[in-house]
Amino acid sequence: MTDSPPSSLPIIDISPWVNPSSHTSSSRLSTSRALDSACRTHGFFYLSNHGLEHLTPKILHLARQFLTESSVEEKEKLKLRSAGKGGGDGARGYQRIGENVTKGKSDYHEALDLYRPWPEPTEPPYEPIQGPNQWPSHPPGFRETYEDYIDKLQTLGRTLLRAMAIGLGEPESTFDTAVRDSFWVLRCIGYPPLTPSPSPSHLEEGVSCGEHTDYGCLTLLLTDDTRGALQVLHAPSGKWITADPIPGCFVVNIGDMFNVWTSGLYASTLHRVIHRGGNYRVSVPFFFEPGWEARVDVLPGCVGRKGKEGGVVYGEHLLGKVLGNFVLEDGGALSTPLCLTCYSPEVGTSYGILLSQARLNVLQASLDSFAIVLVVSFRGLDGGLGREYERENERAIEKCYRANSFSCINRTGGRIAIGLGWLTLGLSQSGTGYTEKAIAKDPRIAIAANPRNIDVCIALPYP
Ligand SMILES: O=C(O)CCC(=O)C(=O)O
Ligand SMILES: [Fe+2]
Repeated sequence: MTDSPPSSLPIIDISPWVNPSSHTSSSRLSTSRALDSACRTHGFFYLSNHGLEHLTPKILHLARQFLTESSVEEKEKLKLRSAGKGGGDGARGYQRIGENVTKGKSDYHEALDLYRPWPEPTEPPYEPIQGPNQWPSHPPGFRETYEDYIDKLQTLGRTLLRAMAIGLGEPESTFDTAVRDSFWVLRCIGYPPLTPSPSPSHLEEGVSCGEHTDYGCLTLLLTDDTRGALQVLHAPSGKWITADPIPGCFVVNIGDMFNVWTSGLYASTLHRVIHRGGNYRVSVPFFFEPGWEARVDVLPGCVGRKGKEGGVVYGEHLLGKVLGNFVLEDGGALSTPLCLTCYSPEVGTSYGILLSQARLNVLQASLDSFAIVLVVSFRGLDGGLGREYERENERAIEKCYRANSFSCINRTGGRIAIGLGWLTLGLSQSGTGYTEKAIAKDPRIAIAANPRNIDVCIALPYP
């Protein structure tokens, strides 16, 4: 294999799988092999002849109409709000430019996020992600057209996964159960050009969408014809490849769940958007994901590989990611759902911890792929004691940050435990054992658990 980046990503014709009756089984096998090769080397490919070409121009047009023709008031009615606040669920709805955050930095785009409807009826105040979708009333027909498109995308996603299962040497139905009730996400994204205003440094520093991997299974990305915006990292050379749109094709990439299924054989690839052109770019990614309750574990054929991912329950994985995605005017999706109560053996009492958003940004910016959310309120405490801890933590983190003494003692995917010198701070999904390992390493750690199945531990500095 060469280390120089390819000039473009492979184009894969999926028609043998979409229309099996007019193709041979050997053409289906070649498609599966091409998918396998693309997923091993790039994690990205173009998908052609998928059968939805007649719908995509309308989908893009409606997204553009919503984003560019709706008044500020109309968009505000659909606003994404923190879970538990004003009918919000911390995930669904419209986000203004800058409210979406990747690794602690604001993205220069606006978006409307839709999710699979929550399977049971829910009432406000909503748990995270469990509220209703915020469908726009303008343009007319938006909802019906999108619902039909989403249905068809799910069928295509299932077909593509069957083809990929064969490429992996697994039975065709391998992924069927995991995605039967796919907890899909669809975003309508609008990217104004990155321009030198409002601050002169923006041209150098701004990103339309910061580098990230996608969380789930498969992303089927539809974009307008803007070129030079979407970039995909070619890991061996460290160079970014531009993934320009090809008419009639989806850009497809694999998400983090494939890291788990294949134990790292199919790695989700970093990508980003930097749109410096003069136009307003529109994209509509569809994230075809496992079901909320689906357990994702390494496939039989990949057991024994030296991958680093343990199994996950998809809904928990998603929750951990989504809650860190927004900085909202109302206090942020960060603060409300993860209302942690921590316990300190030294103090012998429960206390809450608050890190300011600014401090989180510092933390996040200093650790690549720090998919974190730690944070919180002073539950059950009057301002006095709570504020004392807040100050204590801020001082501790500031000190560690200045001393540049972050050192990971354990990290995988979005789970992390970090040694900060004399302050130790960890976040992990419970049941993974990372917290326990962190504790074994540092007996000063106090453990906290919260109802969202995420635990956080913070060690107070010795007096
Ligand atoms: O707009 C694009 O081209 C890509 C957006 C993206 O990567 C995402 O929303 O995950
Ligand atoms: Fe993405």
